[in-house]
Amino acid sequence: MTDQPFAGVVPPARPGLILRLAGSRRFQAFAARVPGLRRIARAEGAALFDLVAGFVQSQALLALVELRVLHRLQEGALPVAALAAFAQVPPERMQILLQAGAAMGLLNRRRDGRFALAPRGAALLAVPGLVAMIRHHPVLYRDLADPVAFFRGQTDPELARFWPYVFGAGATDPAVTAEYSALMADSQSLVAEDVLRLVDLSDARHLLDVGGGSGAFLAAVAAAYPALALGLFDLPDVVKTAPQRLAAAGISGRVALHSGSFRTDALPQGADVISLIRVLYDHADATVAGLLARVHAALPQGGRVLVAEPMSGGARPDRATDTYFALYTLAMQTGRTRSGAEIAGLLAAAGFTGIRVLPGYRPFVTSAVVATRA
Ligand SMILES: C[S@@+](CC[C@H](N)C(=O)[O-])C[C@H]1O[C@@H](n2cnc3c(N)ncnc32)[C@H](O)[C@@H]1O
Repeated sequence: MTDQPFAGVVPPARPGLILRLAGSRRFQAFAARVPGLRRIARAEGAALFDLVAGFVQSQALLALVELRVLHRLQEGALPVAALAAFAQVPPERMQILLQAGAAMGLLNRRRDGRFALAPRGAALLAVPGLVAMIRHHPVLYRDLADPVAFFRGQTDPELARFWPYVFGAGATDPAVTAEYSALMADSQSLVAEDVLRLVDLSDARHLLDVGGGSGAFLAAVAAAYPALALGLFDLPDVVKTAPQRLAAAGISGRVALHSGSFRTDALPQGADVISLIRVLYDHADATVAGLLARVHAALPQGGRVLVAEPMSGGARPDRATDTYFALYTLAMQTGRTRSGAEIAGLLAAAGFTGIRVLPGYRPFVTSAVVATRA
C-alpha cells in the first residue's frame, strides 16, 4: 500500500534533528561504531526487535503453558527427551521450544543439556490467574489476526461475546457464569493487594463493592479491615456464585448480597464507600455516567467512591495499559481503557469532588481514583 498524500490535511512539520538522525541509515551505521552512542543504538535496536517479535514470544509462552512444560519442571530439571515425550512433541521441536523458553528467561539451560525452571518461570506459575489469562489469549489473538481490519472496525471480534455479562444480562448458563467469575476472581488477589496499598479504608464504616463478582475483593478487604461492614452488588447470576467463596473466606455473615443491574436498578443505600473494581473499563461512557450517577445517589454526604482498574497513561502513554488493555477493551467493543484523568472527568460530571488519581505500583494490575460526595 502506498502512502496517500495529506489531502485536505495540514502537512506535518519537518522532523527535528534527533528524528532525522534516528531515521538515517547512515547515522545508524555510524552510531553503531561510536562508543557511548553504540550502547544507545544497541538498546534501541533490541527494543525495536522486541516489538517486532512480541507475538512470537507470546505464542512460545502459550505453548510452554499449554504443554505444561513449566508445570513439569516444578519438580526439577528434565532432559529434552522426557519433556518431549510428556508433551507428545518431536524431540527436535521440543528442543527449539525449550531453547526459546530459556532465551525468554523462563527456563535455565543446564550444561548437561537438561532444562530447569528459572525464577521468572517459577514466578509466572505463582502469580494468581496468570496461567488462566495466558490460556484465554487465543481468543484475543484471533481477533487481532488482521490488525488493519480490526482498527478500521471491520471485524466481528470474538471477545465481544466472551464476557457475556458485559451486555448486562449475565450468562444464561450458570457454568459459563461461574467460569468467567473464576477467571476474574483468580486475578483479583493482586488487584486487591495493590488497591489496599493505595487506599486507606481505616475510617470507613460500610463498603459496598458494585460489580463485585463472586466476592474476591471483599474477602481481601474483610481480612484487612475486620470491623468493616460489607456488601456485594452484581447481576443475579453472578451473585449466586458468591456464597461459596464468602463461606470459604469465613465471611458469609459479614457480607450483604444484593442482586440487580446497575444499568436499571438503584444501588442499595447505607454504605459510606462504594468500590468499582475493574468495572468501568467494560462499559461505554454513557453506561459509566449512569452508573456513577447511581453511586452518587446511593452515598451519603462525605461518602467516597473508589474506582480501580488498569488505566491508560493518558498524556504519558503506558507500555502495558495503552497496548494490551486498550486493544483488549477495543476488541470487547463495549468499553474503553480510560486514563485517570478521564475517569476523574466522569466522576466530576457525576457531581463528585475531592477527586484524586492514585497511579498504581503496577499499572498493568491497577491504578485507582477516589472521590467524595460533597
Ligand atoms: C471485569 S468483572 C470484575 C469483577 C470484580 N470486581 C473483580 O475485579 O474481580 C466486572 C463485573 O461487573 C459485573 N457487571 C457487569 N454488568 C453489570 C450490571 N449491569 N450490573 C451489575 N454488575 C454488572 C459483572 O458481572 C462482573 O462481576
